[in-house]
Amino acid sequence: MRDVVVDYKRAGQPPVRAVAGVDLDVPEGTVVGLVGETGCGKSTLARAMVGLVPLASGTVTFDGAEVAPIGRRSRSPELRRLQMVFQDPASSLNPRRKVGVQLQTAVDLSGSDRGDRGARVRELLDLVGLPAAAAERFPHEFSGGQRQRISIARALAARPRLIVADEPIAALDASAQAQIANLLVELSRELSLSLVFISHDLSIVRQVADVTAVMYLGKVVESAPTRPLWEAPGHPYTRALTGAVPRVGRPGDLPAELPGDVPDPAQPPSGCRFHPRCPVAVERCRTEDPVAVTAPGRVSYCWLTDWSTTTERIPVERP
Ligand SMILES: Nc1ncnc2c1ncn2[C@@H]1O[C@H](COP(=O)(O)OP(=O)(O)OP(=O)(O)O)[C@@H](O)[C@H]1O
Repeated sequence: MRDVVVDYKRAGQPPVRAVAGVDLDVPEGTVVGLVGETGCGKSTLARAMVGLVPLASGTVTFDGAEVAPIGRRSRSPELRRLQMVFQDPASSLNPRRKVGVQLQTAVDLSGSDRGDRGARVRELLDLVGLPAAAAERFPHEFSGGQRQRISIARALAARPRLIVADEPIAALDASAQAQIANLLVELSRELSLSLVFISHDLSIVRQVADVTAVMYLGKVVESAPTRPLWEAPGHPYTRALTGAVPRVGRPGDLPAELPGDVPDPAQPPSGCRFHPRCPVAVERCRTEDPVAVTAPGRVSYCWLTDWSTTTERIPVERP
C-alpha cells in the first residue's frame, strides 16, 4: 500500500478520513499483525487492501497488479488470490445452504480447480480441521469457532496467496480464539501464504505475527518485526499500547496511562496526530507531521524516535 487514503462521506458533515496516508508492505509468506485502538482505521485499511472500499488516493498493488475496487470491474484471476476473513462468520455464510454447497460455489468461482469438486471440498474441510461430513450440514449446526473454520475454508478455495483476517477471533470464546489464531498461522506456514492478522488482542498478535504494524487515527505510526517492537518500541503510542498488556477491561479499551480520548478522525489534530495525548510531545509535534524515522526493518513516525538509544534496550539473543 502506498500513501493510501480512504474517506467516508457523510451527508451535511465533513468526511471521515478513516485512513490518512498509509504505506504498508506485506512480504511474501509473512504474518503481519495490525493493532490499534478501536476506531483507528484497521477495518477500513483491511477493506482497502482487498478492494472493498474505494481509495480517495494512493495505490494498493498485489503481486504487481493494482487492486481495483470490487464492482468497478470483475476480479481478475490474480486478485482472487487475495481473500478476506471477517469477524462474524455467521454474516458471511449463507444460513440456507449446506456448507458443502457453499464451498463448491467458492471452488467454482475461483476457477482454480477443474477436477473433482467433491474431493476439493473434502480437502478444504480437512485443511481447517473439520470432518468431511460437515459438508452435509448447515452453518447454524456449528459452533462459532467451527463456523469461522468454514469461512477460512471458503477463503482457501481460491488458493489464495494472501488472506486478510479482520478481527477473526473477536467474536469467539477464549479457547476457540487461540485455536483459530493458531489455525490461521499454521495454514500460512503450510500453504506459504501471507496473512494480515487484525486484532484488538495485543497478546495474540504478539504470539502470531512476524511483523506488527501499529495504527493510530488513520495512520500506521510504527511497524517493526514483532519482538523488537515489543521489547524496544520506537513510538510513544506503541509504548503506551504495549505497556497496557495484559490488562483487565474490554478489548480495545484505552491504555490506562493515556490521557484523553481518541480524537474525531474528521477533525484530526495538527502536526503529529498523537501529540495531544503524548506524554513526551514537544513544540514541533504540535505543528509538523512527523516523517518516517527508519532502522533496518523498522519505521516509526515520531520526531523523537532515536533508534540508537531505543534498540540498546533489546536484550541480546542467547543460543
Ligand atoms: N461507513 C462509515 N461511515 C462513516 N464513518 C465510518 C464508516 N465506517 C467507519 N467509519 C469511521 O472510520 C473510522 C475508522 O473505523 P474502522 O472501523 O476502520 O476502525 P477500526 O480500527 O477497525 O475500529 P474497530 O476496531 O472498532 O472495528 C472510525 O472513526 C469510524 O467511526
